[in-house]
Order: sequence, then C-alpha cells, then structure tokens
Amino acid sequence: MVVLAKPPPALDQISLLRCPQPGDAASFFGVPAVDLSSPGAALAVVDACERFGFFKVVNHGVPTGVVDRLEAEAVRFFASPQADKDACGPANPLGYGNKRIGRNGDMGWLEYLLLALDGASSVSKASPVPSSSLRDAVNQYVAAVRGLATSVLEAVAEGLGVAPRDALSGMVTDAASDQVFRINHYPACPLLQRLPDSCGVTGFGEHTDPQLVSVLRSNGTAGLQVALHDDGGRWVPVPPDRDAFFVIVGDSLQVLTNGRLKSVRHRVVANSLKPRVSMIYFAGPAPAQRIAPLPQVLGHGEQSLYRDFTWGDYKKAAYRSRLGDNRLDPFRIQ
Ligand SMILES: C=C1C[C@]23C[C@@]1(O)CC[C@H]2[C@@]12CC[C@H](O)[C@@](C)(C(=O)O1)[C@H]2[C@@H]3C(=O)O
Ligand SMILES: O=C(O)CCC(=O)C(=O)O
Ligand SMILES: [Fe+2]
Repeated sequence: MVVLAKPPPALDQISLLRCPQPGDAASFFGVPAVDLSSPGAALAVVDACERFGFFKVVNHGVPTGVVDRLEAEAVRFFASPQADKDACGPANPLGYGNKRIGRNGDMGWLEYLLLALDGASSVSKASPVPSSSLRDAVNQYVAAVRGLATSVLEAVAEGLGVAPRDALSGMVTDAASDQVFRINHYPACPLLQRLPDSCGVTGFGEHTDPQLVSVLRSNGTAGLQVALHDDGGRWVPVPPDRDAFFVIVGDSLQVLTNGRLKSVRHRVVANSLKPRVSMIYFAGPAPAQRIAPLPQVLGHGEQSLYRDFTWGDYKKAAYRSRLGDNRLDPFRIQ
C-alpha cells in the first residue's frame, strides 16, 4: 500500500492508494467466467483458482428477485437514520460497523453489517439485525449462494481428482460450519475529485479471506481490485457485473490443496460518484475441522507446506491480525 499525500480531514485515518488507470492497457484483466453446468466446468474452476484465486460464475440460476430483494433491503437499511444503524453496532465483530474494520485499527470508506449464520444457514440469534424483512431477505439469499459455494467446492474436488465429491463441500454443509455474511455499503466519495486521478481512497483495505471460499455479488459500481499472482502482485480492477457472482479463494482452501489453489489478495477503492453495495457469503468450516492438505492432492513424497491447525485456531489468529497481514505465514513450515 502506498500513502501518497496528506488526506483531507474527512479521510483522516483512511489510507490513500495508487490505483491502476482505466485507460492503462496494462491493467486489462479478463476475469475467467464459468458456467458450472457446462461440460469441463470442474477443470475451468481449478484452472481459474490456480491462476488467479478468482473467477465469476455466470448462468448461475439464482433468481434475480432474490438478489434484488436483498439489495433493496440493504439500501433501505443504510439510508435509515444513523441512530437506527448504530443500534445494531458497534461491530464486535458482528453487527453494524462504520469505517472501522475488525478490532485492530483498520479503517475504510464504508459502512457494513456483519452477520453470523447458524447450522441451517439462517441469520444466527447472536447477530443484531435491523428488521425481520432484512433477516428474511438474507436467509433467502444465503440459501441460494450457499448452494453455489457447495457446487464450486464440488467442482474443485472433481477437478483435482479428490474423492468423495463432497470432501470439501461437506465442510460447509456440516451443521457446525462457521458461515458469515456481510453487506458492505461504500458511499460515493466526492472528495476524491480533489485528489490526483492516480489516487484512490481505501474502501476495504487489501487482504485475503481466511475461509474456504467467498461468494461476492455487487451492484454495478466499480471498485473491486485483485492482485495478480504471477505479475508481482500487480493490482487490476475487476469490471462490475451485477448479474454474476464472484468467487474468491480463501486461505483455508489454499492449505487444503497444499498451495495448489491460492487465496487472492483483493481490496475495494471508493468511487467518487456512485455508491457501491456488495454482499459476501464467507464459507468457513466447523471450528474443530482440521485444515491440512487432502491426501489426494499430495504427490508421491510431497510434504505439507503448513503445520496442522483447526479452523478454530486459524480464525482466532486471524481476528488478532491486521487486515493486510499475511495470516498464513506463521502456519507455514519453513
Ligand atoms: C481486520 C480484520 C477484519 C476481519 C478480521 C480481521 O482481524 C482480519 C480478517 C478480516 C476478515 C476479512 C474477510 C471477511 O470480511 C471477514 C469477516 C473475515 O472473516 O476476515 C473480515 C474480518 C472482520 O471484518 O471482522
Ligand atoms: O465489498 C467488496 O466488494 C469486497 C469486500 C471484501 O473483500 C470483504 O468483505 O471481505
Ligand atoms: Fe474479502
């Protein structure tokens, strides 16, 4: 991350970034698009996860109405009086959060609602929810995207030659699995117009997701960027696609495949004109789940690159870390 200048007071504590420019030919990035029902989907998923740790699912079959209903509920919540939003916060880590991300000093130009899901993938009783209509919309949406996450993990198993087919997806359908759901709202940031074009304001700072996979959907506002694996971590913008779901490989899937699939660093930069709304489902395993390379991904004589840990261990360490930390480093065998 590069801090470029002293920010205007409203952006105090929020880092400024050097951003790729839209006209910059070098920033072109063709996000792989996969139709999970097509022949060859399993190999396409593995290829995308190996090369980028990132792809989008098209022709997914999730009804538009389910997505639109949740987006409308989210917009309504974020437009409600600040006191009503604050009644669901401060995020610790669950609940309504404003600019502060996590507990360790990270800040971004956003507000959000972070919810835990129970074994049936419904919003848990421990999560502060503003209304029953938002709760119902989240439950309906999550039922659909959890199905997408399990199909992706089945495709990964198939593409890697791992049996049984549910070796990975079963970790998410397990009644004790640890699933989290987040709705982010990045207000338009007009102050950006006072900064040089090459300068961005951090919406959500760079990080990898700790879970197995995350399924992200946003409105049509740009802002998401990913760091390429094979080009010195060069940041490239991801063109928004409100009709697709983006899949992000998390650290746990990296370990389960002994580094063959790699988690991807990603971040969000604020937009000067349009608000961005995103909703992300984080598919995590049960706290007691051992996170270690699946025997079938290890070649003859290949050793694990990581020391053994459970999801519970990793989550505890993650929540003590800063957003941009490389959370897997302490678990790597030298
Ligand atoms: C700074 C932090 C926020 C985070 C917990 C952490 O300490 C490090 C990981 C962060 C992250 C990134 C992906 C998800 O948005 C998230 C919910 C998660 O599981 O790990 C967030 C955490 C958070 O916002 O509390
Ligand atoms: O809001 C987005 O588009 C991405 C946010 C994100 O990466 C996260 O919440 O972990
Ligand atoms: Fe993320």
